[in-house]
Amino acid sequence: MELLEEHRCFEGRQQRWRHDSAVLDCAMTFSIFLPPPIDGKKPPVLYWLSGLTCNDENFTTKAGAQRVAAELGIALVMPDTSPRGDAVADDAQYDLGKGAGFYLNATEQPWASHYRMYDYIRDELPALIEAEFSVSDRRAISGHSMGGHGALIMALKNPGRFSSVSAFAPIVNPTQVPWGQKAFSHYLGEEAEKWQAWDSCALMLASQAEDAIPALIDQGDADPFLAGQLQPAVLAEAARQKAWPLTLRIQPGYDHSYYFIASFIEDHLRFHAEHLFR
Ligand SMILES: N[C@@H](CCC(=O)N[C@@H](CS)C(=O)NCC(=O)O)C(=O)O
Repeated sequence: MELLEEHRCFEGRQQRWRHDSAVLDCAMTFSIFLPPPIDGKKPPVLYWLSGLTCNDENFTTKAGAQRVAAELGIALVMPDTSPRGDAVADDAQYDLGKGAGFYLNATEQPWASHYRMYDYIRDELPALIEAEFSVSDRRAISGHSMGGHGALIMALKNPGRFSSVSAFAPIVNPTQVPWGQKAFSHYLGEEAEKWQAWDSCALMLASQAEDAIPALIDQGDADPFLAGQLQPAVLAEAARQKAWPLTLRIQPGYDHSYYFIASFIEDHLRFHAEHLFR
């Protein structure tokens, strides 16, 4: 691993690292915020998954999460959103290829050789974080838009792995909306039945009551993608049917940007802290 950047931040450390990912078969960069130690205890980790066009720096530099993470004693890990490098397949449009990995394992070429973000986020990255940094194995997960979809499927597909999950403006039903349908048809093929394993609404409806974990979703009602791409109420209804403890908050006047995330990230950190430190 190579340390690319380090900054003191709210008495903790904000770092940026490059490492070779065996799962993705390319070099990857992630950011991490390490809070100042509280009572000598190893901090739990909140994984943050970003949206389309992002890398590890969008949340790190725009969300303003470090002050409250330092106060609560939560480490933040910000991975990239896709494999990277000249050898990795790409597309000219922003919603496919680099910056648009959709947190799944692609089965179709030319994507299948590198696009395995699900395995990277689920296995390789936490193993690396827990081996290389002084953190505990208590984990929570959150994300925005495509990353909200990523956080929700990670939680739904891996009972017991995360103590809580949250999302900002998540793509909850990718099999039914243009962003998801485009990505899934390229990465997974045209057989729509195979897409269900990567759709949080389908996963929620198939979930077991004993696997439920606390979930919080914030959605701005001035988000231009709300009606066409996001529709969080569909997941809220599935959660109601399965008695999942999911809170959906509609925030008046807020859009899809990091200004929206910055406005509510403190609530999400305090929500995760309640369950991480239980
Ligand atoms: N129309 C936008 C769609 C992409 C977009 O809104 N990306 C969101 C996530 S879905 C984002 O976080 N962008 C980066 C940023 O705001 O820092 C574009 O073409 O860039």
